[in-house]
Amino acid sequence: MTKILTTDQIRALDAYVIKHEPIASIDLMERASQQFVDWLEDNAGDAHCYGIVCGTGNNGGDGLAIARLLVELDYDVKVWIVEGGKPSADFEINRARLPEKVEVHMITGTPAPGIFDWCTLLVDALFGSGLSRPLEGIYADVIDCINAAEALCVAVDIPSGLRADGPSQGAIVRATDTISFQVPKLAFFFASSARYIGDWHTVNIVPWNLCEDFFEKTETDHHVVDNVYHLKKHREKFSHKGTYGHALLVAGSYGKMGAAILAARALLRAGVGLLTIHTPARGYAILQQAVPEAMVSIDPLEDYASALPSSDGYSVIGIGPGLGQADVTVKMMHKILEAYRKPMVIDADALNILAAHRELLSLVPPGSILTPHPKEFERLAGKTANEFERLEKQKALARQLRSVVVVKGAYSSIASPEGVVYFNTTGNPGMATGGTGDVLTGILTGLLAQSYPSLDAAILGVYLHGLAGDLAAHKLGVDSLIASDLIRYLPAAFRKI
Ligand SMILES: NC(=O)C1=CN([C@@H]2O[C@H](COP(=O)(O)OP(=O)(O)OC[C@H]3O[C@@H](n4cnc5c(N)ncnc54)[C@H](O)[C@@H]3O)[C@@H](O)[C@H]2O)[C@@H](O)CC1
Ligand SMILES: [K+]
Repeated sequence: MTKILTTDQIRALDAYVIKHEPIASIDLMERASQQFVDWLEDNAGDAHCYGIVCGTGNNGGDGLAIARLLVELDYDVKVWIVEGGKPSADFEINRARLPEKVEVHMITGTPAPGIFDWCTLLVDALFGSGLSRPLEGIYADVIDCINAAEALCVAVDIPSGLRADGPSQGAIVRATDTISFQVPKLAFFFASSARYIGDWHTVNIVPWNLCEDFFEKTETDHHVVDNVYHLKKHREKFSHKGTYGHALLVAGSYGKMGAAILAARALLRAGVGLLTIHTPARGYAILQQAVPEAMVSIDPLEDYASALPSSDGYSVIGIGPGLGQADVTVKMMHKILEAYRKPMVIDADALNILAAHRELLSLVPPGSILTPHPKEFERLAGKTANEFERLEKQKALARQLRSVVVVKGAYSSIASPEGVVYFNTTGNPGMATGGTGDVLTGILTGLLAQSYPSLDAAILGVYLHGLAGDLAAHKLGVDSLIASDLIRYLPAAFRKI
């Protein structure tokens, strides 16, 4: 897992490296700039006309070093420096190191439209992590010109104007790519930042042993899930179906049997020992045919689930996909929550029932996993002004319920009962289609049935779900991906980790 550091922590990391490697700050800047240029060469080497737009802090210092390194590689380079603020010492050093032949333009007033027309690639080195207030005036004008230019734009460390740790206001550069030094920033994981960041990449500038030392000493609530193989359990030679748990899936209603099928199939592919599906009577023949590996418990009602014979004997209950919110179903859910004390996976309509009948929230068994999408989360926890605020509410809900709360999205966030958040990195836009959430419920229920601790199940399950999507997209493309494809590629995802 990679830790996501705050701006202050990143500054402390830089200071730690400068002291303990040891390395002079100008040399660390050189290393960062070299890494940036290496990335450009590998990914945008055919751009040729590079425009470097610099502020006068250390982000601008990076920009000047990048300009010099590109000139040494024989690219055509022009530099623009926006005047204002006291130049940093390392900016001054790199200003002096810039070869005389490089054209340097000082921007002292509103720039002329089309100022960057010459460039095929702009490097945004106006402001980095030192941003302390919204950008306005001449900076906003320059950013308007950058955003209006046809050139690609690669941001140094973070798009200028974007705050790393909180909501942003004012002018912000819209980059095609962002090269972040060492660690990603919290803002990178939010949909509202995507139009500024483009694709983000990290480059290492800290020796790994120093990075490990620093990470060990540094507390953070935010982590990136970059691999999960250490979480995966192995199947023992002398195990039997009882070893892997008996899951109960409560799903399906009139017109929504497909959700039950998707969740059930995913649940089986996640390795559960036994599966029983409780479903309205009308679903009996459908489920027996579509999921022959599962047993079916039939509700007395034709179209809605209303009464579960007993929840005893099941290792886990997954509830919600296609369930509907009929009054009889609400009553059934109340009874299940009163009787069942082992962890549950709660999704879709079961979450909507919780949101509409808030007295049920206190009955959620500790260690459960809730999987709302942002709209369902809003119904549960209330409206928020931005994603930073939503993240805090997510942590608070997880603490309150002593459960894991997964808010689904491009980077699904997984909040532990202690309020620590893990951002998932697998998955793709092909998965933005009906039924993929039902598949996730199935996977998570299947993992909990096998006695994975709830947080491990959530991290592993969300990762596998996205990985199955990525493997499917690799073969099929993103445009016509459907939820069933995720189930088809789940075995390959398991193999891959
Ligand atoms: N040794 C280090 O600490 C390293 C720093 N690096 C670079 O340094 C950057 C951070 O540099 P700095 O801390 O100098 O910060 P910036 O270069 O982001 O900002 C510089 C100055 O801008 C001023 N400022 C902030 N918001 C403003 C606003 N809205 N309007 C006008 N002025 C404003 C601040 O007073 C600050 O002193 C990183 O993002 C990274 O690019 C890299 O070179 C890697 C090593
Ligand atoms: K920048």
